[in-house]
Amino acid sequence: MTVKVTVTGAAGQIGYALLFRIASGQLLGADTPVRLSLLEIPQAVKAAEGTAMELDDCAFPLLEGIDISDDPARAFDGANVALLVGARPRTKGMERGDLLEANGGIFGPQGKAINDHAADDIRVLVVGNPANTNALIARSAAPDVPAERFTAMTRLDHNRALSQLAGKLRVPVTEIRKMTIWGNHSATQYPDLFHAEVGGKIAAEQVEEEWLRDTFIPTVAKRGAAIIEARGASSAASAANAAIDHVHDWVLGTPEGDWTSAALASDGSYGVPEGLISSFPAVSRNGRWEIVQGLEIDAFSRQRIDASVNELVEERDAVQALGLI
Ligand SMILES: NC(=O)C1=CN([C@@H]2O[C@H](COP(=O)(O)OP(=O)(O)OC[C@H]3O[C@@H](n4cnc5c(N)ncnc54)[C@H](O)[C@@H]3O)[C@@H](O)[C@H]2O)C=CC1
Ligand SMILES: O=C([O-])CC(=O)C(=O)O
Repeated sequence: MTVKVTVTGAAGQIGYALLFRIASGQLLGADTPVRLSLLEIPQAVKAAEGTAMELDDCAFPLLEGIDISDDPARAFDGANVALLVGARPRTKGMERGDLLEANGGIFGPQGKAINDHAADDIRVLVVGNPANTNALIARSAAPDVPAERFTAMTRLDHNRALSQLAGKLRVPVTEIRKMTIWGNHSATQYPDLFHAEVGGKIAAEQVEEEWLRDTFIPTVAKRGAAIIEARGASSAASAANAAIDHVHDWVLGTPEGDWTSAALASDGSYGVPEGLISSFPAVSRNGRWEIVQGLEIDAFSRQRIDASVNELVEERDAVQALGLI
């Protein structure tokens, strides 16, 4: 059956890196035809049309059609997968509250359109920043959609952590299992090496404590800023790659004996307040994310998880005060 995938911010840089991979079958597998629905703001519809022309020019066997719209109700109509990429970036002089409010104006109406028009099996991944809180806003505008269907992306952070650790230990990334990013997709996130395994042994025991604390954690947490500094633009192809990984694993399942990281609605696990969209170790079984249970959290990790979760609580309280949730 054809799967309808709606991508917002389709004319942006992540959109450009994402759409061709979806159309080629990398999101849902080589047996699943897709129909793309591109949502943009009116000024960027023409650019989205240009991207659609290029998609046509690839003659992808799995691509059944492309719709382009500036109307969320149309763009999400019958959507099975929604990748919410378009967001209001933070600009000079903008306070955090202004940013949350501007994004509330985007993710509230999109959540409502998903509620009213998407297919019953809709799965939502929020990429646009601040991703966790934007996902919270969209979810609260969609009371008829199960809360578990709204997720936010920390898979890029997860992949960054894999790569940094592999480089340090000079092992292929395939040697690493059970990496976890906890908390917010922000500089407070906590990449956890106390449960990660390399060659079957705990990663934290294979690296120096100083490296873990003073190099690994800040490098992963601040990698987005380092890319902006080097490239003059934020991560795009790697963000698109992570979005593909997240949805692919959600729909098709995570490999046995491993887990990944995804920002999911908390059920209270690990002391994260219920309902917050926070990153956890997660597996997907039968098309549903499950938070990995029963991990022991030591004082070092507890402090860092709490710091990131507290930031999420502050963001939630701020959008609540603005009447956005
Ligand atoms: N969660 C993560 O790991 C990452 C998140 N990001 C975030 O992803 C977002 C997109 O990044 P880029 O593609 O580089 O930005 P971009 O600025 O190149 O593209 C954003 C696009 O969204 C569109 N847009 C704005 N408001 C919209 C609306 N209401 N409806 C539909 N489209 C709308 C714009 O017209 C633009 O074409 C940013 O918020 C960025 O911070 C980026 C990298 C990683
Ligand atoms: O700050 C940004 O826009 C980019 C970002 O989220 C990341 O690269 O992790």
